[in-house]
Amino acid sequence: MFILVNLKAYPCDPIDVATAARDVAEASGARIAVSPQAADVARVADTGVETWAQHVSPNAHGSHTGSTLAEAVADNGAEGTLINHSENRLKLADVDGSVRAAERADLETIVCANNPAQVGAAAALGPDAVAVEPPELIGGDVSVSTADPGIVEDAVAAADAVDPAVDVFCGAGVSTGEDVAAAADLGASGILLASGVAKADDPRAALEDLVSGL
Ligand SMILES: O=C(CO)COP(=O)(O)O
Repeated sequence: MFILVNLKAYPCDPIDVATAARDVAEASGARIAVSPQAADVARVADTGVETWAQHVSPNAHGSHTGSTLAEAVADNGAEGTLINHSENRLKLADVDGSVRAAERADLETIVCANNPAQVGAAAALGPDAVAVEPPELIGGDVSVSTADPGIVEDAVAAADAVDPAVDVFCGAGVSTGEDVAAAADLGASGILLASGVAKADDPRAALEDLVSGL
């Protein structure tokens, strides 16, 4: 199971979380990555933790003020990028363009989706993985793997029907090792989570609990 911690725009210390994630990954052997604000990619990557961008724009180099260039985040240490999110909704053509931009920059890709139908559409674009995150459960206390296990199973089936090479992650409300284990049992290859770590009083303890389910 791959555990990707999306820091969103939460007011946590990205270096504190990155250092804890690096240490817990090393101690446990689990794959853990941190996805900070674009401005923090370089200093988070400097900690040695696997670092992902939260978004890359579809465009290449050129006259594109305000864009987040895939090549720029890669040059600053990102190994992958999220694309699309319930909180940053893109048009399908832009999701496609961002996946292509990430490929050009050798970034791994996870496209987020709200439901299994969107998972199927996203899988058709050929990312490395898709993640199903029901919007109503994001930021809540109940894990998607407990509150709506069927949506995870349906997402796995939807991606498999389109392209079996595309991994399926799930997220929303995940905060414990039990949640991670339940997601694995439903067929997920990884977890996306945010508040369970970024808003925790002790992010290191939260990460240690998450990997205890592996
Ligand atoms: O949106 C998410 C990750 O991208 C999930 O957020 P929470 O873990 O806070 O529910």
